[in-house]
Amino acid sequence: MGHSATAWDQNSVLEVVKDWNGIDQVVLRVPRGASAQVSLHGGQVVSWKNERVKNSCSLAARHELWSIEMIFIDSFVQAMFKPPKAMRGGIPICFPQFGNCGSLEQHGFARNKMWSIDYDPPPLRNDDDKEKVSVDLLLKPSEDDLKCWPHCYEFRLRVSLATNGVLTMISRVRNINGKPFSFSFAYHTYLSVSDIRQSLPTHKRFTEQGDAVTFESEEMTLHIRNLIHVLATLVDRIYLGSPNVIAVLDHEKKRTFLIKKKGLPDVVVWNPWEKKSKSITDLGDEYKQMVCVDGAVVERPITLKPGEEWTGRLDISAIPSTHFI
Ligand SMILES: O=P(O)(O)OC[C@H]1O[C@H](O)[C@H](O)[C@@H](O)[C@@H]1O
Repeated sequence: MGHSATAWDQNSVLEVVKDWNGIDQVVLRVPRGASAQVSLHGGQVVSWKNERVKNSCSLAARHELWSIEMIFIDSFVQAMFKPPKAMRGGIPICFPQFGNCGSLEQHGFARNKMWSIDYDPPPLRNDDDKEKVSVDLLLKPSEDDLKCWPHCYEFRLRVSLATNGVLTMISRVRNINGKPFSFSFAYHTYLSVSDIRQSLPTHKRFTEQGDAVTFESEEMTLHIRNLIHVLATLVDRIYLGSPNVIAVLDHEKKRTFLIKKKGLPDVVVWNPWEKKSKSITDLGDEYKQMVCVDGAVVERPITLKPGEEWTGRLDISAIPSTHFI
């Protein structure tokens, strides 16, 4: 089958369940308690529950902590979800177009399509051997799809959950066309964070280079407490050619998201903020507790010649932090 759980892991569970619309979702679980859920609608990760606090004394308490959702998705969002439109939240895949800079629908069509489980995926070079459970999904164009984007491709998505709770997404796009094609891409990652508006009244000024976004040599750091200033002024930013490690520091929740990306030069940071009431109708008040930090290819689309393949990888970990500088 198009999924694997390594022999070390007798308690790992990989099962397929139906969502409220009758669409299959693959549930990945590892023994220490982390889990992830991937919908065949859009190949979208719709849940990632991670171990948050170590060495908790009671088993019940541990279970509760492990049940904490790391990505943003709430009951209002779920209730509003009606295919073929993608669910707002989780990690939608934007392909073959990011945003509206092209002739296709916003963010391309991949997030609105039904994917299938890839039962026999070709081997993946450079996938590490860490203990994990994973599922492989596949998207290919239908006859109808070829009318709006006339390019034959195979899009393979592997979603893996490691025992330590790290969520990995590896996308492989192959050109099986007779001519080259180009595309842009994003893992539109909705992170669950503490209320981004909390400190607004007391902070009126924002100097980006001072504290909101810090670029170090190999790492880009977003402080959620300060990110509010970015959001209050510009809700939609693309950082071109950004570092491959992004740390999102949430001071209130004492949690750091560490996002590592490969093959994804750009980063998009987004929250609907004040636009919400005007244009975003499928999102409840919880939009205050989310921020999208996407690993993306925006500025320079990928061009694949016939037979070529592109790989874009994202690893996300959620690390409890007791101390922030
Ligand atoms: O509403 P959606 O199509 O899901 O897009 C949500 C947002 O995605 C990205 O962050 C874009 O940069 C935004 O401009 C867009 O508003």
